[in-house]
Amino acid sequence: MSAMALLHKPLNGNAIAPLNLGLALVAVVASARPIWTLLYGYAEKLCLTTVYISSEDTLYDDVLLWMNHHVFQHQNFRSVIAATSNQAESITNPSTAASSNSNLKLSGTQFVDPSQSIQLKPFQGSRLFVYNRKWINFTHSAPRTGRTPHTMPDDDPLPLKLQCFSLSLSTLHAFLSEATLYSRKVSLSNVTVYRALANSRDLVRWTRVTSRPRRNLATVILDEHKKQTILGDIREYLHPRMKQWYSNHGIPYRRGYLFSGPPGTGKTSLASAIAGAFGLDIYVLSLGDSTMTESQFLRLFAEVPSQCVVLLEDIDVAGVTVARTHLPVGTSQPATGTSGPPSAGSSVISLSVLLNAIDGVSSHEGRILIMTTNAPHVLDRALVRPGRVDLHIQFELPSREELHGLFLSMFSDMIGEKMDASDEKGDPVALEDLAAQFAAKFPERRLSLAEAQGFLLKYKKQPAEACAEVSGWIIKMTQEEDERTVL
Ligand SMILES: Nc1ncnc2c1ncn2[C@@H]1O[C@H](COP(=O)(O)OP(=O)(O)OP(=O)(O)O)[C@@H](O)[C@H]1O
Repeated sequence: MSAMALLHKPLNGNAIAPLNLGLALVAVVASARPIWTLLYGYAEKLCLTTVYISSEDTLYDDVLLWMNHHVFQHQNFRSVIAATSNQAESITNPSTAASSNSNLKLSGTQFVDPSQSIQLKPFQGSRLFVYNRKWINFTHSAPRTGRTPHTMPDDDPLPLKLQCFSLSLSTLHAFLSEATLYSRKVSLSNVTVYRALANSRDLVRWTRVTSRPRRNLATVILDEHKKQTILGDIREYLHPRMKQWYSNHGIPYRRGYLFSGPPGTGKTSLASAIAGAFGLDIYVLSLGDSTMTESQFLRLFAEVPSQCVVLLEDIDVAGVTVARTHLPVGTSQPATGTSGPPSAGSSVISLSVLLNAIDGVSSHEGRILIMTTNAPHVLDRALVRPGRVDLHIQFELPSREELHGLFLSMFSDMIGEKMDASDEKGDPVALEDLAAQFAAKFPERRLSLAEAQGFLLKYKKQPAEACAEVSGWIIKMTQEEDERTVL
């Protein structure tokens, strides 16, 4: 029988019954949807409390972290979001992070294990869970950057929604407090680094770029006296009674440090280790960033929390030319005398704006300001006067003794392993011996620790080879440097 014939064949009673049943089911399901939506809407209004969270608020990361460690941890999702670790570290399990770190960290350098650099974020959707004997519905949708808490939730949903079957917000409030506390506890073992980045709407905001395990201060190679001086100074400054002392004496409660020295000598490393030692986050602003306007700079500076390290990099590029020094606040173009966009490596931040940010009304009490420069001699005296710079730490190119220390710390985890083909035991004495030979081949204070570390990284498990090859590398590096100087 043809299909046309089938279509025209009248249906008998037996065929019509299931068809009617199917149609009835479809009708029930179709009408149930709006009924459910209606009922849920009523329930939402009558007995649910709701909290929306913007992806730009720190609570967003805090809640995701809490959910990941308490609700999603043991669930095997078939639908997840994969993200590289610098975007997703905030939801990394601290225990996993700690164990991976023990294998990968060497002299403060983070070696990335590819399996650890990819994180799986929780699925997008809803999940009911119990908190303090109350049901909470967690809904996570794709975050859209640029949303603010003032956006109307119905028109333009914020990515995180928490709903509780309760007439008061107290449960959700308690939950958010716990998520924040939990996140702080996790971050105590990490240093979180924030940088000023533009979002999809070109709005420059502080963005959490990474959260890495604290760097041990012992891994920063620096004259012990200088190290202890700055540590003692910060310890005293952060003492709980100090704030009152500053207030009693009418002195603004803030402290500034200048780290100067050639590139790759450990200025940033020390700032990071200090943040870790005192359990603070780091907010990094580079004055070499020629895309940042003065108003953005002032706003970002005003937005840093009171207890943190603010790292101002490359301050020698700030307003060192006379024309830039006199730019009106809030503009990024020179007033007179100069024109056009700033050249690469120069800053649009004038000295007056920088000084304003450091000690103006917007400055925050309790913060530690660390400024770094490769050229301390070009700095305006106003910038480095006491009150803005309370301690100046000079970093130098390393001595042989410091290179010796670098070699030991790079290979210290090899004690007990074979160090070359002829070495049977891999004992500490052999490593000491190699370190002494390695350091003796360097000219005093000529190449930076960053350069020496870069060389050693090519020989991670081969200290003897590193020692044998270093002479040729030193000749090449110093020749290149001489050529650059002549040019
Ligand atoms: N004094 C040091 N102790 C330990 N590691 C160092 C030291 N100096 C440099 N390094 C290593 O070299 C790399 C670069 O160091 P770092 O960024 O701290 O240098 P820097 O002085 O801030 O350089 P720049 O002036 O170019 O910003 C890092 O990986 C760091 O581990």
